[in-house]
Amino acid sequence: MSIVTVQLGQCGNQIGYEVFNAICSDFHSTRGICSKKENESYQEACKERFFSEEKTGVPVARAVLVDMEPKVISQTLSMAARSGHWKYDHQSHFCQKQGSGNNWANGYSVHGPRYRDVIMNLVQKEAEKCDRLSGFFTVMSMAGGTGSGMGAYVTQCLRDAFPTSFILNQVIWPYGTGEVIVQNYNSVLTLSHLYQSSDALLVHENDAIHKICAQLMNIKKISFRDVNQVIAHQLGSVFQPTYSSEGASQYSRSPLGDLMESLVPHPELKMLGLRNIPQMSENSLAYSTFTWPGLIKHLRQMLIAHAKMEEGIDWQVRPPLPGHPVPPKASPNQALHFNTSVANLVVLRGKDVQSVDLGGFRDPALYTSWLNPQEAFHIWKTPRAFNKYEKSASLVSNSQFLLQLMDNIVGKAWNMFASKAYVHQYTKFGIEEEDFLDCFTTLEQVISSYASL
Ligand SMILES: Nc1nc2c(ncn2[C@@H]2O[C@H](COP(=O)(O)OP(=O)(O)OP(=O)(O)O)[C@@H](O)[C@H]2O)c(=O)[nH]1
Repeated sequence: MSIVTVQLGQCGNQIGYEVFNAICSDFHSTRGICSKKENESYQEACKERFFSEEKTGVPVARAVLVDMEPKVISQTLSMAARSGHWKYDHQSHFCQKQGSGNNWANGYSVHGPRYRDVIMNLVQKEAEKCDRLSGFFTVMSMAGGTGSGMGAYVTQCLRDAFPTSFILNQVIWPYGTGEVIVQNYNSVLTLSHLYQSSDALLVHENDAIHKICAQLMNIKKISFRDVNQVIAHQLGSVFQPTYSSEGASQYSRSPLGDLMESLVPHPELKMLGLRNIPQMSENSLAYSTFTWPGLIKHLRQMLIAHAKMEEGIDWQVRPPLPGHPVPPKASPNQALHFNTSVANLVVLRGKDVQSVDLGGFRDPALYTSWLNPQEAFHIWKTPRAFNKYEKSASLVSNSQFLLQLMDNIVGKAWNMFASKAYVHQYTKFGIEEEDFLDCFTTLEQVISSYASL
């Protein structure tokens, strides 16, 4: 089954490009370390998922590119074409002359409805190219105008036009030290709107990825390109083909469906985070060896101690012991100690995946009490290595990981709203104070659901 990617705004287009690039470079990777037959069925599944075939033989990304200004889209199209390995369909993009000026309301209430038909036509055409459509993967920032405002609007349109397809939104959490004064408003509006129409939100924080670039990749002057490559690597490590059940003889046909089934047991809880291990520069990789028990031990501790990377993990954090009093429920504004999960999915790739012991992730103490741990934990695997990593593991988790950040952003936005700062810029484009209040209520509810796990 295929996935149609919808890239929105500067951020969404720049990341979308890196995702296809990472997938394509993994496709051609010669370090697959598996049988020829295995490699061929992996490549076959990858192609069906992300690319359609052109007469020339160059794979064409199953994607629609949307922005309100032309610069990033034209750069993105030409970078892909220059790669020689894959390209975008040059009919499958839409842009105008001027962006949304970081105004969410402008993207959502003006540009969205105005260009709805033309954008949805492009999406429809892309969907029709798929023999079987698994769903949509939208990529956008949370804090801008076009990507986030229009992205929220387009997601609603996707939900209306394709009621039975899955929608996964990849959203980029802005840097904490604000780039734009209204980023907290935009973020609150984006999250609360997506919560109504998306099946799940997969969140990457710019601050966390920036740290990975500095500390694990040893990059000195970090650009968006570096950050985006790490995000793309993480996404590829989950969405490239895998066997999604024990003894399966075929690569999973419905990646988005399987993901939702594994990780979203309740519509109120659909915030997903992603961690991976190992992650390092190519130079260091050449001198490193890894064991599965070591990788899995780190990944589990990253989960429970709420660490975004393998460096600096707090090893003191432990799950509550059975029979001991349950620690007080996390308060969203308290430093989070033990990170309780709703559901986890571990994706293993490479050498000896069959022998990996993941018993530590089945521990009922990791999960909220109303879920059966057997149903809360899933494993996807393939003996095909990912990119240059002989062994690698990724973890997608639905847990309390965003609780504090969400509470923070909602609190800051609320303080600004209470003094009516900048609200007129939104009402000017049809987002009223009532709409803000509804969004605050939606997110307070989400925060409270995660806090009470
Ligand atoms: N990781 C990452 N974040 C980005 C990138 N470009 C922008 N951002 C983040 O996205 C937010 C701004 O959104 P943009 O995508 O630039 O804006 P836009 O959606 O095009 O909206 P307008 O400029 O208002 O039309 C900020 O939080 C930036 O940190 C990128 O290439 N990678």
